[in-house]
Amino acid sequence: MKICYLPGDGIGPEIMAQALRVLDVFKKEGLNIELEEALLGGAAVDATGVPYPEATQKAARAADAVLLAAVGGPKWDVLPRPQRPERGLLGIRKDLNLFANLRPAVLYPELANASSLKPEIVAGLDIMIVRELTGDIYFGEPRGISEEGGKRVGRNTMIYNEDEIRRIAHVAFKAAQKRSKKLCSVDKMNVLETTQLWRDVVIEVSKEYPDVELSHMLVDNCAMQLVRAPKQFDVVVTGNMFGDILSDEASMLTGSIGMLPSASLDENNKGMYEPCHGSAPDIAGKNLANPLAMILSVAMMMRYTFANEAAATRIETAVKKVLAAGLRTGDIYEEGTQRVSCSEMGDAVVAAL
Ligand SMILES: NC(=O)C1=CN([C@@H]2O[C@H](COP(=O)(O)OP(=O)(O)OC[C@H]3O[C@@H](n4cnc5c(N)ncnc54)[C@H](O)[C@@H]3O)[C@@H](O)[C@H]2O)C=CC1
Ligand SMILES: CC(C)CC(=O)C(=O)O
Ligand SMILES: [Mg+2]
Repeated sequence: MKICYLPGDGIGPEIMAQALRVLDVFKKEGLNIELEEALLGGAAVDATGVPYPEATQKAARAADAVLLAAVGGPKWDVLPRPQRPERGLLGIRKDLNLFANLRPAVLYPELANASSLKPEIVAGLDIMIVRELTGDIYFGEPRGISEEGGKRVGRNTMIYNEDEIRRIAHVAFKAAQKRSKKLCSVDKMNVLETTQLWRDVVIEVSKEYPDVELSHMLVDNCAMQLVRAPKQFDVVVTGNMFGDILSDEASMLTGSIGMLPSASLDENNKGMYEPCHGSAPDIAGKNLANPLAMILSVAMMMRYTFANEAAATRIETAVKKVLAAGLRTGDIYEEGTQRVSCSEMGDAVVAAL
């Protein structure tokens, strides 16, 4: 298992350290794990002047899988756009063709009271958000801020071609086939042409999956339904920006954004694995971050890239055990549980493994 890992910025190095300890358990047991560290984001800008340096490109391309913690922070927000950490993240996603982003929002029963919703509304919650990751308004050209008619104009381009929509639709239909056979496609076809095409192509692809029940929902309604009755959803497929926003929203149904892992896959299940959250500058350097989304991303890596279901399940079971034992980082803390630091949570997961 050739793994390139990218600690990144903010809480990134703190949570990555816990993920590496989890990998070390498997390494000591004899799994052939080869690790290479590389720079991405602000850390890369500071060291090399660019957010996705050539050395990282080489390491990431050569690896079977990439583990990423998070990038970004206010320190770099003043830089010209091409030098910003987030451009490094978009760059590596595009470079590795990681068009399929799987974001599972699963409520661990122990966290029912930590959820933003009432326990009876979220009990048993298990949603898979399939987010297109290399297109849409985050990548579309032209983009930029320019001077037009004596005024500053900010511009981005929302664009999808049918091939991009078709391939993510196939990923979503296949995911639905393995789950409850229900797929909800989320768009804004009432006002956006890109998403009219999205809906048309998803309907075309649906003909190849007669066993999957396809429904459609406008994104504003979906944002509302997620907090009204989230269990109506099983697999949700949507574009890059809507998926970004809806997955952060869904994370709070599971207790915290610190609980949501993700897999970003290419056509061959080469993947980058990262928590859904960012670099959390407000708690960085304090050993307060929840490392479970990062650790659960390692489980997804075992499952999707290495087809090692046993290792994936073992990591998820270890996480369940520490939650059942009452350990909580600050973001999921409630009275009657034991508040622990990021590294103590890592200790507990390693012990449970
Ligand atoms: N994949 C990535 O690398 C991402 C990077 N970012 C970048 O991260 C920076 C901060 O962005 P924000 O909007 O503040 O989003 P954020 O996700 O970093 O933080 C939002 C809130 O959630 C909390 N939080 C996040 N992860 C947590 C964890 N593991 N444990 C406990 N609490 C956690 C933070 O403390 C903060 O209050 C920005 O520069 C942004 O561009 C944002 C999202 C994704
Ligand atoms: C640079 C952003 C698109 C990162 C982000 O918020 C995400 O992928 O969830
Ligand atoms: Mg996001």
